[in-house]
Amino acid sequence: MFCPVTLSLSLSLSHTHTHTPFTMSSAAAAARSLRLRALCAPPARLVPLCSARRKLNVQASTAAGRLKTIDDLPGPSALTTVYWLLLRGYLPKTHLLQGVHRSQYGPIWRSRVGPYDLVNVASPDLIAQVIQQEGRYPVRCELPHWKEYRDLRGQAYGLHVDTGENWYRMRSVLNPKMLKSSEVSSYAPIIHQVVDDLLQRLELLRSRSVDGATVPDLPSELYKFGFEGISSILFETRLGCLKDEIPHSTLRFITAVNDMLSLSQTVPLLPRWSRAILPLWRRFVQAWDDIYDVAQGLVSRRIAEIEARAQRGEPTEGLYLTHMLSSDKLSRDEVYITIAELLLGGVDTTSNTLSWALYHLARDGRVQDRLYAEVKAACPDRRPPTSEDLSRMPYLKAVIKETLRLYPVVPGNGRFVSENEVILDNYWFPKKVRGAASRWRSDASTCCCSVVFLFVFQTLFHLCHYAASHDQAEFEHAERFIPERWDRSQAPSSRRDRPTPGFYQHHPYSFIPFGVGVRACVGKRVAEMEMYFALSRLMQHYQVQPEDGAPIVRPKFRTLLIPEKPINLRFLPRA
Ligand code: HEM
Repeated sequence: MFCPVTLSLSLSLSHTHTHTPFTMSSAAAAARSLRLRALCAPPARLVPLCSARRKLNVQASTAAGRLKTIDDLPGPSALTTVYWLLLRGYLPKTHLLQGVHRSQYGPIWRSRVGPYDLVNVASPDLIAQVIQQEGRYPVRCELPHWKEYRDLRGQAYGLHVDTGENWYRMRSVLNPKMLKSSEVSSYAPIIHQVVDDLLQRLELLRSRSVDGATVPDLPSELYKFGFEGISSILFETRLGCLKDEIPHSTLRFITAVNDMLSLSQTVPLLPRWSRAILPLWRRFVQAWDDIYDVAQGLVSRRIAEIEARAQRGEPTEGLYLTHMLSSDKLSRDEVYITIAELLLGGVDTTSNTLSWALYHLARDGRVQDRLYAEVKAACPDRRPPTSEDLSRMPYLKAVIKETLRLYPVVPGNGRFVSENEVILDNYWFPKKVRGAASRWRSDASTCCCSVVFLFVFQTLFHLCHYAASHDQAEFEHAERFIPERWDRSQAPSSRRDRPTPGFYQHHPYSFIPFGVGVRACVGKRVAEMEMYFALSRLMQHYQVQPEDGAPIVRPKFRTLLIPEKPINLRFLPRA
């Protein structure tokens, strides 16, 4: 879920072209535009074939009757982007730049940022068109620095880095245990134990606060909840992250993840020679070593327990890790890296979403009262909800959806489309092309020379789903927190057969916080269950309020969309 496309928009200000379609010298860069035009001009027969195959509403309407190419796209120059990021201050809020550029250039534009040459798409219809053409084994983005680290240590690539059939094989092991509702429901008891710990932890923090009610820096507490939640599922055991004394390995992991994520923004932009001078690459490697070490340690500990049980003749069936280990489709190395990546993907995401949800509930008594009433009716006497109870809590789900609409933790996604040509509206993008091209240079005398370049060209699409989910045309009062918009039972259309576009209805691709298609988030169901259980039980026990004079908190982009400042909330016990 870490999308360097979005990362790059915030930090790639100057860099050699490690990632551009062509691997070539700077002299060659000058000739790029010309060659691209030649490369991209679609053969006339391709157009009807592609459009028929994909059943897309493609209109080839350029004057010449040909589709346009990447070079015809509008968009900011590299310098203009620097201006927006640095002088206009959009560096920590690149998610907002999506909307700014969409209003300047329309729903599709090109931007060249550092090493990236992007085709940005910011309307639900265009996003849908990219996804429909993404091919059998979609690639989000290349993560060359992650890959380099894995090569350095001889590790397996893992979900984020791997592609093609290898990636597909890993997903085929994980999907059934992660995305099937019946399987995910079996994690309910252990998640409830983790929520019990969270409630105890909040009680402790309240009792320590000056006013006996405030929990300072809620996101960092929810981070521990997220870590404990996902590890309890993966390792089928409790780590104790919500205790006062956090295990050393947990602290090490948390620090390493923070380092790795922030260094992931800069490391790919630095030339290799700088590694001898700057410590950043070394720190990046160290951070990954720590993440891997912790994951490997936890897995090994669990394996030893399982083996001991087997020797005693006790049953060994477990939830997640046991399933992965018993599958003969994954090597031990792949298990280690998969566990590391699931831990990595499963912590900040749920914790930040929960923080934002509580932030809004605290500020909107009406929404909080309605949510509490729903939870109380479905689960009287503070009974912890079961998975079945959740189906009677549409407003709870609406609150989470509305939170993810306003604050999609991953505000932009990427797709390298390399298997097929792609057609978006009137534009044609070639499939991955490897080859050589030559440029002729002639001088005043008659002698000429040919320079041959090797290149690989593939189009990197940046799916601007922050802009899509904040689009006023799709979501009326788009900047306001209105969970009711997800309540279809309230939709006028369902009563009077008169749809209200923009409020109760929206394009399905205008809201894709978990991504979409076969490469979409593998942790979606687990994340939803954790958030539903935690939020409903917090409502059963507490009324949340902002501190007196609490400031408005806005999101900032730091690899993920996170609160720009700590969120402190008052938790008042319900009678
Ligand atoms: C609010 C919670 C979460 C959000 C909003 C979220 C969002 C995303 C997004 C947008 C993607 C990219 C999907 C795509 O390319 O189409 C993704 C991928 C991924 N997520 Fe999540 N995620 C969440 C929770 C989790 C959890 C709990 C886990 C672990 C259990 C997890 C693990 C992953 C992994 C491993 C991938 C990469 C999948 C692949 O490339 O095959 N995520 N997530």
